[in-house]
Amino acid sequence: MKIDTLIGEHLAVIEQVRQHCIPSIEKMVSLCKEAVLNGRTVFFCGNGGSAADSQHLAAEFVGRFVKERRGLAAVALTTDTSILTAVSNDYGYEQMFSRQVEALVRAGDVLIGLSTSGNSQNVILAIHKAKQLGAITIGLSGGNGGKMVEACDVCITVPDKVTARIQEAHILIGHILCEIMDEVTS
Ligand SMILES: O=C(CO)[C@@H](O)[C@H](O)[C@H](O)[C@H](O)COP(=O)(O)O
Ligand SMILES: [Zn+2]
Repeated sequence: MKIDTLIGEHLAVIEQVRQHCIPSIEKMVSLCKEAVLNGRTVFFCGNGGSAADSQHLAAEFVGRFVKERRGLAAVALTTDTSILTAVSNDYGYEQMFSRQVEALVRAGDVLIGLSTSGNSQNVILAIHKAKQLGAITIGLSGGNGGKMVEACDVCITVPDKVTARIQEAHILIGHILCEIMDEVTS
């Protein structure tokens, strides 16, 4: 039955993450940990479902995940429709995140870009701009990682081709990050 097949595909992708992605997840966690303990901010961006994931994860930093702890500085660059429409309208859709990075990101901050293809140009330009400004750049991607592999300091590539399955793995990885951030900041 289709439902059983889809659950099986999900589990297979998560097993691939377990086998291949733990070292890069560890790097992401330790970079975020260091940045947050130094009073820096973690920024998130992505399109579609990855925009939703960006907001979801930023909310868990600022609010809480499981434990009671102080609020952690995080911003999703996907939420302000005035900025998003003005920048897209005046400069082009591809600049919608990089312009916000230019305005808000400082050296030592972290930018986490989420893209299942690893190739969304607005995310790639944001990563380039963040790097130029001295921020740490982390990619959550899929497939072969796309352009994110070259662009990011750390790229966590979920080795699958199906967007939905990759997104499901991304939110698991994001929750792992939140759970460990709970430990270090409580
Ligand atoms: O959520 C989904 C599919 O599950 C879609 O909204 C998906 O995020 C969009 O098609 C995105 O534009 C895909 O972009 P990306 O992951 O390749 O960067
Ligand atoms: Zn989706």
